[in-house]
Amino acid sequence: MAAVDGGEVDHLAGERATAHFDVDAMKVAWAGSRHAVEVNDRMARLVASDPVFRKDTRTMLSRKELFKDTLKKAAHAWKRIVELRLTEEEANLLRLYVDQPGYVDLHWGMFVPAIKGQGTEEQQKKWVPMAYKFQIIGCYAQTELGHGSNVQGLETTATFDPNTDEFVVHSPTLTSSKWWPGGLGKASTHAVVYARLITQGKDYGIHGFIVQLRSLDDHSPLPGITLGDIGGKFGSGAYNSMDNGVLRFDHVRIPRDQMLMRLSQVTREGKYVHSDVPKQLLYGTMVYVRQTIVADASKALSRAVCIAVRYSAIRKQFGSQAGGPETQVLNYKTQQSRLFPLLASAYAYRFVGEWLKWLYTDVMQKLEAKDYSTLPEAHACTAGLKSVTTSATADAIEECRKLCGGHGYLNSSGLPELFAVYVPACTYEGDNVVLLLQVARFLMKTVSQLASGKQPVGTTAYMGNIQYLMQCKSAVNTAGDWLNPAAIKEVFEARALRMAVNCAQNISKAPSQEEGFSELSPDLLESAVAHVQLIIVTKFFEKLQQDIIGHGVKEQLQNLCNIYALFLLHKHLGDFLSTGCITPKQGALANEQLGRLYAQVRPNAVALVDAFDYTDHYLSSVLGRYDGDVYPALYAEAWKDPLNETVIPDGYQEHLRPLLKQQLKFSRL
Ligand SMILES: CCCCCCCCCCCCCCCCCCCCC/C=C/C(=O)SCCNC(=O)CCNC(=O)[C@H](O)C(C)(C)COP(=O)(O)OP(=O)(O)OC[C@H]1O[C@@H](n2cnc3c(N)ncnc32)[C@H](O)[C@@H]1OP(=O)(O)O
Ligand SMILES: Cc1cc2nc3c(=O)[nH]c(=O)nc-3n(C[C@H](O)[C@H](O)[C@H](O)COP(=O)(O)OP(=O)(O)OC[C@H]3O[C@@H](n4cnc5c(N)ncnc54)[C@H](O)[C@@H]3O)c2cc1C
Repeated sequence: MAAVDGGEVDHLAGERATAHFDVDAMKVAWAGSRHAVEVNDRMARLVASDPVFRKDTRTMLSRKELFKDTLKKAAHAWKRIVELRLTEEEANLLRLYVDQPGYVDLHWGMFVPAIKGQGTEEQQKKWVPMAYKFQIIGCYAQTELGHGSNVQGLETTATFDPNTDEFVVHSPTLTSSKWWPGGLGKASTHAVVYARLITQGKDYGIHGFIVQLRSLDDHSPLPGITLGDIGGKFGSGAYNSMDNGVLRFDHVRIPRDQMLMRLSQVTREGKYVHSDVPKQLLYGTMVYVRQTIVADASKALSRAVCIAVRYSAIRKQFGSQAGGPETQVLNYKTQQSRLFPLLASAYAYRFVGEWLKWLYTDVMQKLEAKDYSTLPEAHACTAGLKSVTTSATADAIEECRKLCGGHGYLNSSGLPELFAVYVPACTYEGDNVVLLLQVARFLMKTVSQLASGKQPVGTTAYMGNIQYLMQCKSAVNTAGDWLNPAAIKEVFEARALRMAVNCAQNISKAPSQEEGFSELSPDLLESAVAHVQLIIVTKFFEKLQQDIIGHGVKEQLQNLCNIYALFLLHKHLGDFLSTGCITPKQGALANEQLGRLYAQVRPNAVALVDAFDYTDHYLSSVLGRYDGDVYPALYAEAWKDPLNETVIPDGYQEHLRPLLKQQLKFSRL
């Protein structure tokens, strides 16, 4: 089904006619199943057809108007969810297509998962039903003014008082103020607060506590609690719909049973007891969210690419001979070499996100059975993939803006707001550099265990092939040889392993492991990126092994997979050359093959973005309209700006007229 919201003429029909594959079948490959296509489509249309979910004037609203609009949309969404008895899958998609960050994200995305992951069964029974009915609204209050990345450095205290069987939650310094939690500023009634647990005079480090913040009667802050919003953020609209907040405690008392006690407990007498589970499970909510952020990266990236591809097919510049038509900018090789790798990345992230969801579910099942062996790999994969996909997506959205020329800079292109709302993903849920260093730590540990004969498993299994990978030389001889998945995988594995081993060897020369790690950290980052890129390439190849149905679909995905891999090879040529994985000649052949692949994608480009199945409402871009009728839409959009409400601007009488009528002159004139 086409995703037009109302257009009459299809200006992109010619582009759609050149596609060599079945777009409906590609929609299934993209969404994961026919069922997923159907539900996505239904929820997207439900949102697009509801006037409450309009967002075309969002960037023109004041902060207060925007926040109120968010409250309205969230309440209306919930009403529709209940009225229509939507399933959890449908409700999540409804939230996606409403497309406005708000307190519900933290309530469902972090508060509820934190209680489910770290609360005892009894605690879950008490709190989860209230949260599910929205009798309480919760947020995730971890970060402080002075401490974000370093969770162990948090300062808020929760001191057990055995006399009253309570914890006293306190912010001892300005820097211990909770700072950033979404939904905290104005909406939440409760929070999961991370604080240092102190009992019997001893500090047991960071633990989670459920704390009520606001009255359930009139929403005013409870005694001892100072609350507010931390202020406007980057861009118009965008993340300003979220009430990221500040919170201070002045000796606030909570019952002992509001400490989340699945991982460790404090007894009535104040004795600290730790269960036999790894203490890292305290970070479980972050692992869960990092995994969802990877899936979201493909959404944001595909959205930007959809806008840029459609507009590039409409936009014409130069090339006209004797008054003939100008050239579609999509035909320029430079435009293709900038845009098609991003299109390929969107598909790559979609499939690796799918795989990561599987990995996460698998690890959770193992944890239930008290098998904690895959936890380090789950941490490394979620941290690494979150980092690589969000950084690349943020850069790609900005590149798409440039690919749309001047019009890409207009709010009505949808790209500035998309960038502004997306870019904090590089920071929240773990700064990308900090997370990549966690991956590097995991890699260094794996390399060090190779010597003892321990066989690495999962995504590091390739390291077990160390004898071969450290000395192999690519056999690629022609550009076409780069279409062989084995040839690509081999050089990506060799590059990742050699970079990791080089780092490990250099660290071992340092006075201490810690000093070596710190000194080598820029190289370690690159090593972690190489490992994560290998995972993404491998999972794309594995996807191609699955049963992919529909005329021409597999061929298109093969092209995109090769583009993704060879584009990375070209971009990181220095890594592949300096580690001796390929020769300069082989690098040049990869680039030659890349050019051929771009030519194959060109006639399919518009259809490949149609397969994302986005409505015009979701894209919210005059440049990315399904019907391609860009110019009338751009023209009409300009007149909606509040500045055009009057012909003569406000301020003319006070400031422009006196200036124009002034008698004062520059003395030199
Ligand atoms: C019926 C229902 C209907 C529902 C309808 C509703 C409709 C609406 C639905 C809406 C749903 C929306 C969902 C949206 C999703 C959410 C949106 C997201 C919005 C984002 C908001 C942002 C939130 C935040 O930012 S929260 C704060 C995040 N903070 C961080 O990430 C901090 C980063 N820092 C750290 O994680 C740590 O400090 C770290 C890891 C850097 C260092 O920790 P450390 O303790 O100092 O550890 P270290 O010494 O380095 O390592 C020790 C050891 O531990 C291992 N380790 C570390 N972390 C983990 C981990 N997470 N898991 C496992 N293991 C870990 C580490 O590897 C070391 O191991 P060894 O080397 O073996 O010792
Ligand atoms: C939009 C948004 C929403 C958020 N929502 C929430 C929320 O709901 N709940 C919540 O608790 N928090 C939230 N946060 C906070 C967020 O999790 C933190 O900002 C994030 O974890 C980064 O921490 P930081 O701000 O301390 O950065 P810092 O750690 O201060 O980073 C500053 C710089 O130092 C570098 N750096 C830091 N440590 C190292 C190191 N060890 N080695 C090398 N370089 C390093 C970083 O790479 C970065 O360049 C949110 C943040 C944003 C922007």
